[in-house]
Amino acid sequence: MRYISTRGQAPILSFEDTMLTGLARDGGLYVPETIPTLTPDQIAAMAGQSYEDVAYTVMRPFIGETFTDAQFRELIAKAYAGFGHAARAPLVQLAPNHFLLELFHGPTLAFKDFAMQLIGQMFQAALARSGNRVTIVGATSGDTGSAAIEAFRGLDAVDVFILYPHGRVSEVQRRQMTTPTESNVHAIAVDGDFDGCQALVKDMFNDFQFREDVRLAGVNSINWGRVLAQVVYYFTSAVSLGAPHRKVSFTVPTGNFGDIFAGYIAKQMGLPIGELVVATNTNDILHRTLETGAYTKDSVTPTISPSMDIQVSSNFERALFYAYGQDGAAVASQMDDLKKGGFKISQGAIDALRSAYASGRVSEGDTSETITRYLAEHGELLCPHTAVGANIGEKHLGTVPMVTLATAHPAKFPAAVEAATGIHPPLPPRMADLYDRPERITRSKGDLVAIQKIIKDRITS
Ligand SMILES: Cc1ncc(COP(=O)(O)O)c(C=O)c1O
Ligand SMILES: N[C@@H](CCOP(=O)(O)O)C(=O)O
Repeated sequence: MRYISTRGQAPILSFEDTMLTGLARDGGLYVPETIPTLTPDQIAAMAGQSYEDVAYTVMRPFIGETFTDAQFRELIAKAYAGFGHAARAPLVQLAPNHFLLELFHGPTLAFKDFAMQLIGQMFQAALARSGNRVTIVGATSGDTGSAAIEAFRGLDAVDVFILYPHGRVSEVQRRQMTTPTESNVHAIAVDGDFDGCQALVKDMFNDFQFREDVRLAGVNSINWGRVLAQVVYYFTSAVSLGAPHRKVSFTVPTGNFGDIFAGYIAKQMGLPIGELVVATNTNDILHRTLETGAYTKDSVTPTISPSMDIQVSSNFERALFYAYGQDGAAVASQMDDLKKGGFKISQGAIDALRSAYASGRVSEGDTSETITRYLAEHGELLCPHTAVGANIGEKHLGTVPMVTLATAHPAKFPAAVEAATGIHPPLPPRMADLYDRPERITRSKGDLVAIQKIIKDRITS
């Protein structure tokens, strides 16, 4: 399996190099040269299998020679052993045709753990084999950072630096990043918003000297391995609802477009998905783009679903690549226009996007009302991101079962949940002392050179 850049000008890489490289050298994102497919019989055989067995079948065709079959099975087993639910991603029925896919039973209580725990294992195995070390730099609006720090804390071959927008993540998210004591993990609070943090990370990848000097690697959904691991739960949930013999639709609370893009890949692999619905909060650039055909950057507004407070949605580039018939030059030109504020999508490409994705936007008031209503009507306490998804998901209910992705545990966002329900959702007992642990934070104004210096000064060479 070979990987190519969405901008068409970067070296073609193996899975291992793609995983360790992060951003392509032309600024694009890596995607597989061809998307492998599974037959209806292979999908039907997943019924009743463990999450780990399905994960192996779904991901094996993408990893090439990077790991032997036995090694890959072992890495998958280790990745999910610490999850707090035997099913890993259980489905809960809300209404006759509406289901919640609970993706928050991992160590940091958000869907990011599904990919990050596996990536942690894969990095460790690949680096142990080569004897190399890497420096991971990531941007987060709260959940990627905590999942990355959890997955890589204490590892010898890796230093991790996570940039988060100061004052714009929940207290639980911040403490998950700032309280680990291992000296190889560093949380940097940056003035500004998530888009600024993500731009800094991409700037570091585009600074080739710095990139070589620190052996830069990325674990944002820039990294194909992240997207790949998220494809798996589309299969486990759809199969338990009758796929491949019937279609299943998904509504996905969306920000950086990684999770919903994983659903698109599942569909290309042969999973019979009806609708893939993008659910946004008031930072609704993706919804507006699908409606108008123009991607016009706006400023980021803080909301009660902070992890989705994003306007420059990284993986939308991957969606564009497929919408433009894998034309890297067309994508590169649109990304150049984005630097000037936005771009207009061609008629053919917007038609392709609209046939792949539906969308909707939820106001702050409606997000809160959805949390209140789901507790009253369904006995379910939703995190605000999941509430955005559930609100849009119920508008797309029909004859095809709808699965709304529950992307985080309500206890990560206690203030919003308490305001909507009067209930303060407790953290699991293993995190009960989170508020008592000392924090370790580096503050930064968001100056690229200054952050690069912090990283160079702190890495283990
Ligand atoms: C809880 C939660 N829900 C939804 C999202 C949006 O996911 P994506 O960025 O893959 O679109 C995020 C951030 O990634 C998140 O942390
Ligand atoms: N919502 C994310 C933003 C980063 O997204 P990623 O999937 O590209 O890592 C977060 O919680 O940090």
